[in-house]
This record gives sequence, C-alpha cells and structure tokens, in this order.
Amino acid sequence: MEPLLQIRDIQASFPSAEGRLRALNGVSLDLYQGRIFGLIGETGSGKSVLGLSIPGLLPDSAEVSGSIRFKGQELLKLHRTRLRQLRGSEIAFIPQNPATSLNPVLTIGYQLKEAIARHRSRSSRSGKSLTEQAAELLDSLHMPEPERKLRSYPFQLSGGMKQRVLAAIGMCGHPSLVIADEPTKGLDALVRAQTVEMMRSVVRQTGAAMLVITHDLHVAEALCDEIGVMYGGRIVEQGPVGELFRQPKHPYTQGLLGSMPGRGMVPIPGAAYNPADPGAGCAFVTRCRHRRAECESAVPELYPVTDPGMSTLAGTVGPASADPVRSGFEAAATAKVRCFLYAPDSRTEQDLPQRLAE
Ligand SMILES: Nc1ncnc2c1ncn2[C@@H]1O[C@H](COP(=O)(O)OP(=O)(O)OP(=O)(O)O)[C@@H](O)[C@H]1O
Ligand code: NI
Repeated sequence: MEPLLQIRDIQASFPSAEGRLRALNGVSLDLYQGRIFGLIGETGSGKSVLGLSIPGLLPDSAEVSGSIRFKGQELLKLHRTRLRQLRGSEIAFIPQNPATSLNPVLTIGYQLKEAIARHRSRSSRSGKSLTEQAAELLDSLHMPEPERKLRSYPFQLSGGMKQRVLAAIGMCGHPSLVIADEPTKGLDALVRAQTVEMMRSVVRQTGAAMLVITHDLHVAEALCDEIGVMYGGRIVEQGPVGELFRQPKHPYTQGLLGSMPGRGMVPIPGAAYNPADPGAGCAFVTRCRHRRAECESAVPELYPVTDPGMSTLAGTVGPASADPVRSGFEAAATAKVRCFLYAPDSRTEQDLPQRLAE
C-alpha cells in the first residue's frame, strides 16, 4: 500500500537567546489510509512541532527542512494559500484545546453550518438543508440530542462534546488526513473512552489516515495501530501497537512505559533532552543504563528488529491482538529501534537479552 503521507528527515529549529533550539532532528514517517499512528514521548520531545509542521502551522520563525509529501505534493514547498485550502479540506487539524478553538459567542449550529457551507460540493449534492446535514454529522459522532446541541453555545457543552463538534467541523471537508494533538487532554475517564471510540469511528467511516499525539499511554494503546516513540526530536522506536506495549525495546521506551500507572510508575531519572544543546550522539545517552562510548559521539540509525531472538527481551509476552485488522497489520509491520544495542553487529552478542532485562 502506498503511504498517504511520507515524511522524510524533517529538521525543525527555533531561534532563541540561547541559540537555536533543535526541536526536530530528522524524523521520517509514513501514514497510511485507514490507519491511526500515535506519537508518544515526554514533554518537549517534539511531538507537537512534528504535528504542526505537516499542515504548515509552525510560526514563521521556525526553520524547517526535509520533505513532507502528501498525495504527491511537497507540502514544505506549497504556497500558503494552497496550504490553507488543504487545511480546510483534505487535511484536518484538531488542535490541543477544544475550549479555545470554538467561537464562544456563536452557536454550535452556526459554526458547524458555516463549515459545511464552505464545502459546497457536499451540500449541493445531497439536497438536504445545512441544519439537517449538521445534525447528521453530530449524530454520526454519537452526539446525544444533536438538533438541540446545534442551538447551544460552546460553554453549554462538556469537553468531550466540544471535541466532537471540532471533529465534525474537521470532517466537513472529507479530510483524508486527520491530525489530533492531545485529543483527550483534561477529559475524565468516561469522556476519554468516548473520544477514543469517536476517533476510531471517524477513521472507519472516512478511511482517513490519522496522526494522534498523546501523553496518555492508555489512550495510545487503545486507539492506535502503530506507535512512534519520540525523544529529543527523533523517533527512537516505532512499531505495531501490541508489540510495542508488550515488548518495548528501546531503553527509553522501557522507561516511559515503566512510568505508567500499573507498570510501576517509576519516573525515568535524569534531566530530559535540552533542545539548546542536542549533543553529538544519542539524545538519551545521559539517562541510559546501557550506554556505551559510541552512544556519546554518533546517532544510531533506526534498526529494524527482525531477529526473532530480539523480540523476547524485557517485558511480559501477552496474547496476540484479538482484532484481526490489527493483527494483520502487526504481521506486516516491523519494529524499528534507534539504539546501538540493536545494530546488526550487536545482534551476535549472546548476552544482549540479559543485559537489557537487568
Ligand atoms: N514556537 C516555538 N518557539 C520556540 N520553541 C518552540 C516553539 N514550539 C516548540 N518549541 C520547542 O520545541 C521543543 C519541542 O516542543 P513540542 O511542543 O513539539 O514538544 P511536545 O513533545 O509536543 O511536548 P508536550 O508533550 O509538552 O506537548 C520544545 O523544546 C519547545 O520548547
Ligand atoms: Ni505537544
């Protein structure tokens, strides 16, 4: 399958009093239609900058290089006007804070109908009124009493409902790519679960590709097909969701998952990545228990982990995913890890599994 979006070696930096802040240090990523890709990682790892770079929403001060190809178009070279058109139609960006993204003085119905009207091809085809279409859209996102909600103002809606309104606005243009930054932030457990369900149904109904940025590892596990773990402006591990959560391979991923409630809640010791001083080697080197001399001076590649012996490292092995779509995808994708422990010449070392499980 051809990827819908191909990101290659994206670098992004910002000017600051301390010199350039290196937010992204070479990220490559493929997104496929009908698939949800999750980005996880500590604060400051570059998740939002990556998400914003795709629809061209980084501030002008940002210096961005690399390539972002969407349906054959190079987005980094696209004219502003064309990018804005794409954002309103084929690429939907659901921002971090739904509360501030809706206009407080306009009704939900007004804002949703305005979005539908902007995509006239849809309204002229169906012959339905804008109000009917708006209610249908909310209904398809499992919004209770959709007609009544159209007459409400944003403050009258819960966080989860506002999230659904924003998703509905984003879906008006029939996007083939949806980017959501922290879609469950500040939501209680029930609304969080509803949001996960809503987002999965958006992907099922539209066949869109989705990029989800989240701090909530449980949401990532429940929602995504594939996961990229970011640290220091790079993806340090990438793989099918089940495998990644069952058998985290990168020392950073193991630390990150170990900080989850239910998995020990042990924070990773040491200071997080400093974008003003990225260093010459692996960004995690100062915090890593497995560091070697070479980790200080060179950045490891993303090594595919294909040796079956390599997938029985630390972590308990659970049953394979019961979802046939997911397990099919898992079988197709391979985990990749940016760590010298996984370099081909390290794989011959007999003691590796033991060293990692220490
Ligand atoms: N507009 C900006 N100007 C200057 N620096 C920025 C800007 N946006 C992001 N950065 C810096 O880039 C780095 C990556 O930030 P980013 O917001 O992508 O992190 P994140 O992984 O999304 O973190 P969080 O989980 O807290 O949202 C940080 O060091 C941040 O301070
Ligand atoms: Ni962020």
